Amino acid sequence: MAHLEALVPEVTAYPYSNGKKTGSRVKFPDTAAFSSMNKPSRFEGDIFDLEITGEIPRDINGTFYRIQPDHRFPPMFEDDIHFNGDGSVTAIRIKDGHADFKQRYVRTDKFLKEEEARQSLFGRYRNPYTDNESVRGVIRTVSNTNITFWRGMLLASKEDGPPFAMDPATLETIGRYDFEGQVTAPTFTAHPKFDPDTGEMVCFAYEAGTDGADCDADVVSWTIDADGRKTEELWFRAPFAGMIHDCGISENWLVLPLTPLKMSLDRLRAGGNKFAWDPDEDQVYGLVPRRGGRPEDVKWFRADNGFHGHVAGCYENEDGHVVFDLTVADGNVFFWFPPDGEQPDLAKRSRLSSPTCRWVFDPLAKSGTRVKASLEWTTNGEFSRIDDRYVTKKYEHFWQLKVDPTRPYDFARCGPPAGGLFNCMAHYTWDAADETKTGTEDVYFAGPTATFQEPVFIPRDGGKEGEGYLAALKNNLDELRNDVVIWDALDLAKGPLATLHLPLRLRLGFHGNFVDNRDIEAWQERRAGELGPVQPAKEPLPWQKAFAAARQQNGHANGAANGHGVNGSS
Ligand SMILES: C=Cc1ccc(O)c(OC)c1
Ligand SMILES: [Fe+2]
Repeated sequence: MAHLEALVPEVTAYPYSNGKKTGSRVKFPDTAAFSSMNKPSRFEGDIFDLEITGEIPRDINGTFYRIQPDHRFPPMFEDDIHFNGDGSVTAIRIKDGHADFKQRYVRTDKFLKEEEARQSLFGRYRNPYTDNESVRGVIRTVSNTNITFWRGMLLASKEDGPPFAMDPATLETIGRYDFEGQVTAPTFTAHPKFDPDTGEMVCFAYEAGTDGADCDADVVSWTIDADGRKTEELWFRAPFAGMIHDCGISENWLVLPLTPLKMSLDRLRAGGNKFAWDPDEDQVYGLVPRRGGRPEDVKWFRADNGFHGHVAGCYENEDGHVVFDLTVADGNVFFWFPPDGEQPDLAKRSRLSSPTCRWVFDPLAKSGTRVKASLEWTTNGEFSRIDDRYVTKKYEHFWQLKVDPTRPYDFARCGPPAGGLFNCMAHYTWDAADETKTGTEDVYFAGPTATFQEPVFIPRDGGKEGEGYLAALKNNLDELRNDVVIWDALDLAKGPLATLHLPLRLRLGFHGNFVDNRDIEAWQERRAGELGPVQPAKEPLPWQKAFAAARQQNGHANGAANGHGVNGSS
């Protein structure tokens, strides 16, 4: 007897034709972006009391939050990228040696529209010109890059749109957050920084001028004080319209690394990539005054081409110069955004090296001054983290995922390591007495069938810098299953103190943060009392209002000033 599938060919047909999704059938592309550790997971749920090997230290009482992209529906385009997946948040709540797991999607405006339609309506990464006509004017961010704790709520964020607030206990989405109407730019960084002395949030947005898709160079920085009031807002122009992903703060400065991944409105309108790598452009560092700055006070320091990774520490030294440490790769890490006219080159990307570079900026120097890294820790890694109590301060310790190709890797069992061969967790120091010297390396190898994701630092009460624990997801590539590993942060080589076993596979995620349960509980009380519940945004963003008004005027006919014409799809 013939199989049902043979009788109904559309059930077996590959769901993409000419690279575009056909029909609403839920079937994902057969591409590397949706394979191995990055097969769609789409899991939401809870696991009470995880299985544990070893022992979770009893003084850990808090929640490890992290976020991953995880396409809710098959993408509109077969060649879609991991970075375009819907944000999905994991919470690992740890107390009294036990751990519970919770996983929920961020209910963004995009998520809700697509859920209603039971299919994807939004097209390529940060390209509204590829969206379905029915969702023009809808905020299209997937909020998939970072999950931070702010005034009793979680903020899920991606740099192409506003943040979404979530409840830290239930992971329910509260709604889009605009800081009670104080922050209404179309975009917002995924890397806000928190000043441990003042309690301020220092944050910024790029491509911030109009609708968040104009490919222009407008940048804005803000400070929100510990009581939630916006105290600083400074608008200025970057030297070119490139990516500004992470940042650093010292006591008086915000440092913005501007990466030569360039936006182009023409390319976007033609349905192409948001970014293209420019191998002939400088890497640039913006020095922005944290208090009372004017646009003309912002200074840009230039260095030879390079690709910025994430920031370790940032502080002012005795000379009042700003020390800024981050990984910088010697080529295009985002190989899926090649230079105009070139094809993605994964082999080239695999040969890049990525040391941790120390830059020292003199705030009195002229804008445009050329600089070189003053020191390099010859690490080869990414996703640096520090003891967050040392944000703005001189620090000694950082942790980072390390790529060590000299270690054994079981290719037969694991295939290519999705996301990169981050097969070691590493702990580095800078020389405590001499800012121009590196210190020590302490490494833990995951074994030949595993890689790690970004770590978080868990401070010990009253401890000195670095005293506490480090936690990270481990990707078991042979089993396609994740664990959570906890180490003594100052002795990784000793091996895990505890391994928490998840019975399932998550996806490769980006950033996470550890939040003390005492903070969560204290804010829950304030939110139930004097402060009242978190207020989601009450009004559309200014660009959405302008879009709606223009559409009204044009009798719904075509795209308008701040809106988007439709080029690809309907
Ligand atoms: C890791 C950097 C990075 C930069 C831009 C993104 O949209 C992103 O999404 C997950 C990640
Ligand atoms: Fe990041």
